[in-house]
Amino acid sequence: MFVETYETYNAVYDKILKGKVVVVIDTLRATSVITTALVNGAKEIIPVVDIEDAINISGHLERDMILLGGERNAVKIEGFDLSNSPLEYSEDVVKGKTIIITTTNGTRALKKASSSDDVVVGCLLNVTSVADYIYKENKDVVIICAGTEGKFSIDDIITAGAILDRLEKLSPYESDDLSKASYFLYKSFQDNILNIMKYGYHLNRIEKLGFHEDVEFCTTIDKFSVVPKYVNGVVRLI
Ligand SMILES: O=C(O)[C@H](CS(=O)(=O)O)OP(=O)(O)O
Ligand SMILES: [Mg+2]
Repeated sequence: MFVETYETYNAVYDKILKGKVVVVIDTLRATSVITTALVNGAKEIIPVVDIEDAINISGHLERDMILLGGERNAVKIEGFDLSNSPLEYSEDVVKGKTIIITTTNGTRALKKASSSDDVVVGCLLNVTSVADYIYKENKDVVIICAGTEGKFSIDDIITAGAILDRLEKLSPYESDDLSKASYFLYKSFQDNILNIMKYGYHLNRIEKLGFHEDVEFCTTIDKFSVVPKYVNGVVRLI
């Protein structure tokens, strides 16, 4: 098994992904939102890149059965039902609903991954379940970090390292340098990952906007034991 990690989706192209397990990570906050919504009973999540696409898709579905979610500049989009805060995606809100979501980084990373037929959603909330899934699939792995505004983001790399820490306990694997760097960064801070994450641009941005509770939630390790899988443009639990 060989693991490659990409700091953003920009350097990823289709040929890299063919036949691999692809893990898309956007810890702050899109993949944490998607995972939480599905745990809380959402029927499915449709990630889209553009606001217009989200509105168009919603027009083809029964309005009562859908929610529009996401952000631009980290805040709720005008006319949408939900922002990009996982805390809004509670059971009473999302149960049985199809959620169409568009975010700045995470939904773009998912779209980029879609040339693989084996794409799962990772975040700190489900690192052990994702590692178990990778182990069982027993294929080469590509980890795509969403990054923030096209650049490396510590929150995503720490999550990649946490997944690789669990994977190492299940199976030997080879890896590229960014996978190794993410692993060692995670190992150095595993007792308190916020000791490194607090230096991250994106975490500080979210904190300054008043989303401290989101940060606390999204940095909880293994809160959930689920693997959301992205198939034919839709994310559901497996
Ligand atoms: O809301 C977020 O956490 C970010 C938005 S931004 O990069 O801070 O503008 O979106 P995401 O796609 O979840 O990284
Ligand atoms: Mg992000």
